[in-house]
Amino acid sequence: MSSTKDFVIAASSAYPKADQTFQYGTAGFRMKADLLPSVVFRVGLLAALRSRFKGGQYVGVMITASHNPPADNGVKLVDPMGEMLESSWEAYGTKLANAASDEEVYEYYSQLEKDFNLKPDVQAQVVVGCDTRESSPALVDALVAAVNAVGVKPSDYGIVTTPQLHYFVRCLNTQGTDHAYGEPSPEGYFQKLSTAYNQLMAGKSNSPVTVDCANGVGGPQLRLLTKYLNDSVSVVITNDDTQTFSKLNSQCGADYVKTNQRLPPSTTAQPLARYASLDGDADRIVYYYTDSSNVFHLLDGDKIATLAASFIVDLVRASGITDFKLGVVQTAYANGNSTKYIEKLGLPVVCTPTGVKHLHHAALAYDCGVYFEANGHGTVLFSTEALRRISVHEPNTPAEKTALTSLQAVTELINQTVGDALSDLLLVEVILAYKAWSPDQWDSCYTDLPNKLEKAEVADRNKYKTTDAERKLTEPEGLQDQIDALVGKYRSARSFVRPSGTENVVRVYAEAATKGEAEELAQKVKALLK
Ligand SMILES: CC(=O)N[C@H]1[C@@H](OP(=O)(O)O)O[C@H](CO)[C@@H](O)[C@@H]1O
Ligand SMILES: [Mg+2]
Repeated sequence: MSSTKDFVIAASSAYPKADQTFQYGTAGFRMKADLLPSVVFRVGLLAALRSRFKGGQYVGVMITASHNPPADNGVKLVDPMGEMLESSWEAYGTKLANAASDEEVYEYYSQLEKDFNLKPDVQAQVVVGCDTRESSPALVDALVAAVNAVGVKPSDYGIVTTPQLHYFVRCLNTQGTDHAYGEPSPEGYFQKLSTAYNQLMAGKSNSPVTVDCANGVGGPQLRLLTKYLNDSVSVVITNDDTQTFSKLNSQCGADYVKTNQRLPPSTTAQPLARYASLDGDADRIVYYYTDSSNVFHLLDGDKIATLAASFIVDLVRASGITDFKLGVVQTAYANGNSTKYIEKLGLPVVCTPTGVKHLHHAALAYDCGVYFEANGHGTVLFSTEALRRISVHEPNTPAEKTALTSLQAVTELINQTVGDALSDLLLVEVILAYKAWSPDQWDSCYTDLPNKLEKAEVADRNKYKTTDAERKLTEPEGLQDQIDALVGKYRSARSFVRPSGTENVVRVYAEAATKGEAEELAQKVKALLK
């Protein structure tokens, strides 16, 4: 009779490893899709181990390369409550992915079984989802082959957004408990979001919003979602061709708009109308508009964070709830003026290293933690205790009752597992309708400092070491002093350099009083890296 060992080795041999070193980074493994089959196979084994380690709870596997080009793909694990994989396990993923032979793959797998004392009677449960890329179905097959080899039948959600998969995982693991998150199905997801949205928007309306879906999975999913929404806002969907694979993230999408700070070329913007762009797996969203002089204005993750934070603080106060701690979490890429604005609102604001897991973790310290990366990836977390207080709070006046009902709906509208472009879209639409704000009114809360993000190819990005939430370099020695000297020459300037966690590059960020100065500073700092 064949053993697990035989099964794993035989199955693994169908997915030979490319001659390459792999690393589980900020977004899992991400690279050219043709290098990935062996990696995904091995991630499947890791997912099964992780599930057993978690007592047989469901663990998710998402196959996507988000905003990256069509030829790329990637894979990452989702932990039981819908969070990113716990950091300490990333190294096991890296080691499995780099095992030199099929035998070594099995040896390391069984080593982890022993190290974590995983009992054979705890059955693993794995769910998988993927984005719309041409390479995705074959990678799902590799994942299924791995999980099957260790005797597990995974559930395949097919083509879904990354945040949907996070939502499903949390729903599956909380079913039947007092903190059940929802129905673990696309239908359940749409129901949950739309019920909250329709309640919040009852009697309200706003002008149409146009959503560029990056020709990715957000398009079809948003189309489905809109069927559940009342007609308070008409959602116009663009760039939703998922059949022409080469169009994914090409000249459109959140990353294009944020990086280039311009409209997708396919968009002819009506002045003061609202536009939004999602990224390829719909976990990021940015808004933008053109003013009456046709000048483009970006409303990025920082603007969404400040909008959400001020709205929620107002609702909490208006509900009569006191001693409620709301904080905002940002990264070094947050615009300096957004940070000042949050401080002026009297709210605590903290800075963490790049990568959602860091922000998410820091946001858990508050009753309500609002976290966003400037590029539009973020969400709002309510602590269990905060949710309990909101649910038992007794309003003293009809006005308090109204605010409290809205606050409760907001907690349902937000996908609290991870940043979710569709949920964030609905949240922004609700807030703008409540405030009766046009995009320029929203924009006028504070003025972004002009900024520039550059990337530099370097021989070895691992030579760059940072401290202070990545805002300062400790290595290579002396480089930070040179950066500081340059920054000192510009007005309202700030600049930092950090190694990317997802690409083999070093990123350079600069902001200054004028666009010209920000761009010049970025170029000069970049030149230091040569
Ligand atoms: C400047 C920037 O946008 N960095 C992105 C990018 O990380 P890097 O470590 O900078 O490559 O990809 C991450 C994963 O998607 C995302 O969390 C992060 O915000
Ligand atoms: Mg993404």
